Amino acid sequence: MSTGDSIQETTPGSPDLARIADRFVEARGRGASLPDFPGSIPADLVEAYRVQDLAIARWPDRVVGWKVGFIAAERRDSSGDDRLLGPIFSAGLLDATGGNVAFPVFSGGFAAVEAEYVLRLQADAPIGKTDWTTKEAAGVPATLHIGVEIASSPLATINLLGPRVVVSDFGNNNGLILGPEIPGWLAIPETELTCHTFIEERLVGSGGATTLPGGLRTAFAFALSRSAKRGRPLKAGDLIATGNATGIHDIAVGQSARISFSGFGDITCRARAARPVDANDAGNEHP
Ligand SMILES: C=C/C=C(\O)C(=O)O
Repeated sequence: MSTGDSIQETTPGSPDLARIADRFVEARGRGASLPDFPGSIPADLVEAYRVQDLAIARWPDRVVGWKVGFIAAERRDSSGDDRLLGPIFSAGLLDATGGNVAFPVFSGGFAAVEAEYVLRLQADAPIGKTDWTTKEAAGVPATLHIGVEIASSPLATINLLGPRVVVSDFGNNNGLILGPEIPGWLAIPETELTCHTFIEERLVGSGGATTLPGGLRTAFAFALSRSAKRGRPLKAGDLIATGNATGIHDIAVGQSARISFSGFGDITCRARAARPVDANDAGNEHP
């Protein structure tokens, strides 16, 4: 396995980008793993988002939201982005109601759960506005929910290889488990939004909304800005998973997780192996 530093990079406009998208989509469609990054790693995040856009166009489902992930300072490129986006598809949106939700992860690939605070837009973002401050984002009407990101990719080394690779494969996302709304969230200080993650009932991480650098609204501002710059302005109903609030917690097929949001409920879930997607069925991946 090569590392991100030693892999040859693509030149802008390289036809390799379409091939990378094809290989990830094909592996995801089979519920299979990939031994290596399928090609040369995109030269920057702009190219990586091109791969992601090509893959979204090939995937037989519609986008219902976006995961936001954090990019460590030493891994940023000339874009200066401190976060990244990955699509959440309709069939990957699972309802936490009833508990013990079975969620799909790629056996032999990467699999983790992340505690998430999830915004649901109540209005379209204005067309043409591509730069958002945290304060401006706070003015976009949205409800807040508890949730769990299913972080999974056919490529086991995705996070080690870095953000250009993460962006190339749907942001290392394979769905979102959506829990209940946090009523009146605008009046709740972010310091009071805390949570704990347990795998097999062992505590693996604690944190909350303030674990996210700049808090929930800074993650929201990034999602608004980057989506608009990509020509995908956010719309009413879109879900934004704002980023891991307790860490990125590896999980294996068959293991259970419980994410406890202090005062707002628990989400319990269990990892299962991803199954092949039926391209004729828009709902494709079913729990
Ligand atoms: C590379 C993925 C990172 C996240 O999912 C995160 O920071 O929440």
